[in-house]
Amino acid sequence: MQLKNMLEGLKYTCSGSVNMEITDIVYDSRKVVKDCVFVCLCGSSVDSHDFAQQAVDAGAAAVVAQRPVTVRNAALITVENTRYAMAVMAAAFFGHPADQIRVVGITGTKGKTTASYMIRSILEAGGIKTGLIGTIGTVIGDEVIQTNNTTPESYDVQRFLRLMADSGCKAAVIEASSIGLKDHRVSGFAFDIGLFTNFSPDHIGGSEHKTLEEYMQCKNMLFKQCRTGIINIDDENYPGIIEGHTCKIETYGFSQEAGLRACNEKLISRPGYLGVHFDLCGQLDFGVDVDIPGRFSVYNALAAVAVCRHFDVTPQAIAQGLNTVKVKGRVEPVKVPGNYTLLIDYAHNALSMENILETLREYQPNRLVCLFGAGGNRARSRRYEMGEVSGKLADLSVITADNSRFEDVMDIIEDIKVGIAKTNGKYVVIPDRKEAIKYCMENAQDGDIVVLAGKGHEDYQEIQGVKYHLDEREVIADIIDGKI
Ligand SMILES: CC(=O)N[C@H]1[C@@H](OP(=O)(O)OP(=O)(O)OC[C@H]2O[C@@H](n3ccc(=O)[nH]c3=O)[C@H](O)[C@@H]2O)O[C@H](CO)[C@@H](O)[C@@H]1O[C@H](C)C(=O)N[C@@H](C)C(=O)N[C@H](CCC(=O)O)C(=O)O
Ligand SMILES: Nc1ncnc2c1ncn2[C@@H]1O[C@H](COP(=O)(O)OP(=O)(O)OP(=O)(O)O)[C@@H](O)[C@H]1O
Repeated sequence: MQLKNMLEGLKYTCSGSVNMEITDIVYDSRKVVKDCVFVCLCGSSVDSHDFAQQAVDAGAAAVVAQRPVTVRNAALITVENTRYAMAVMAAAFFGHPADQIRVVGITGTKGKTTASYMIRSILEAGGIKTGLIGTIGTVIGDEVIQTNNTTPESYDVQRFLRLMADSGCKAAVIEASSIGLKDHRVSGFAFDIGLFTNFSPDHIGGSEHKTLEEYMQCKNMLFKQCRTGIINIDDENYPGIIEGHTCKIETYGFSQEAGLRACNEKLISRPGYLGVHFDLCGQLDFGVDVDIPGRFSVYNALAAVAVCRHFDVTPQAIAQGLNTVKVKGRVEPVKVPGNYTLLIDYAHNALSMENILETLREYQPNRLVCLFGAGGNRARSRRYEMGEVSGKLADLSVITADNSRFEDVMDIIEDIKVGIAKTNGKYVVIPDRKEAIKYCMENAQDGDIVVLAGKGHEDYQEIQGVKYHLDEREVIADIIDGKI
């Protein structure tokens, strides 16, 4: 593709010619291919403007920069923001795939992954092939492509949308994380629908957001970039989320003011099964069962229905989609011998943990046991809060390791204990996660609900920069088989 065509719609200055054929867009100097354009990005640890000449020497024909750099033997394009520029260029390079499929973006502190799977489940039940980009990876048909980030870099977002369009998808659902929005990973196109699930303090500190205000402002960006915004009106933060919106707004929630409402919520519990039933009221009027327990499942389901009613799907498809949805590691039941329930869940902050524990308590277990740890090199406040929540809401907390990253697991556990000490909660400390799971299974009593919180879909544990394989489903099977 001609470089000048890629730059259409962008403000830039250029030294050298933009009349040249470009083979690819590359944002990592180690992956340069001949005659590509290299985009310099300021990352958390590296500013790749420093690699501009190296990229040219390796074959790049042009460089896009946002600060002065000197390059020899290549065109130099200077823009205000290279991340935004890359998004616009990638959309053009991949032939504007978002014009060919309807794209739904989801933002919110919790529920993005679950709601995205629910939307896909409903649309596919209605015969609409739907792609997904999110925390669990990118899903196109039966293929799951692993990605590092909830919202990948814009180049990858556009590449995946192109693959989706070419493989017959008519819709795509993208989890638009606040960092993803801030870093322009989903810039360069308009979403058909933007969905807001909920907002609470998270992702503040470390290499994430500087302040709560910044976190909110980033979520707010989605509603300046979609045609219809669908909002959880029960969340008191929604005015800040839609401030300055440019889209049409619709609402959902339990509140009477919501356009699409949930009513007559009922918990469903059978041996080995926890779910929920509710009736849709307002814009739609029929009952649905959701195969994932609790009130937050009602919110996620309601959000999904509020989106899907904009597609050509029947009430039967909506009911079937919600009744069969499975989300890996989101309140996921694992079959075990014995009369207790074992669940794997991704709850890794206080809000999710509070939600999951309160939800499970409503199912009246004999004991509620919560196994969890906390991530290293992330906001420390999370650990105190998680400790306090589990201490308050679980009958027994089993404190263990999560992704310690570059921190000592015992330091993280000490922080968790500070939180738990504010409560009367009983706890045990077992730093080895496999041993901790074994302890939970060996000591489970009839009627207990045991939740393994934190790892969810992940199949690894990150310690000192190394990702060791750890899939909790396999660990459970090995414990049952006596291998652990
Ligand atoms: C802290 C952070 O934002 N890290 C992201 C960053 O990685 P990095 O820090 O390693 O980047 P860097 O090393 O500073 O490099 C900057 C640039 O220089 C380039 N480079 C680097 C070295 C070199 O020799 N040559 C070169 O060109 C890199 O390719 C990159 O483009 O850029 C990578 C590639 O795009 C991301 O995968 C990575 O996300 C990490 C995994 C991460 O944890 N990100 C978090 C903050 C995040 O984005 N989270 C949200 C989810 C939040 C939520 O749940 O709501 C997400 O969407 O995933
Ligand atoms: N609507 C909700 N409100 C509060 N908690 C929720 C909600 N939906 C799910 N949760 C809890 O949060 C966990 C993560 O859910 P999910 O993966 O759907 O959210 P997410 O927004 O994608 O999260 P993350 O950004 O952490 O990946 C679930 O396992 C569940 O415990």
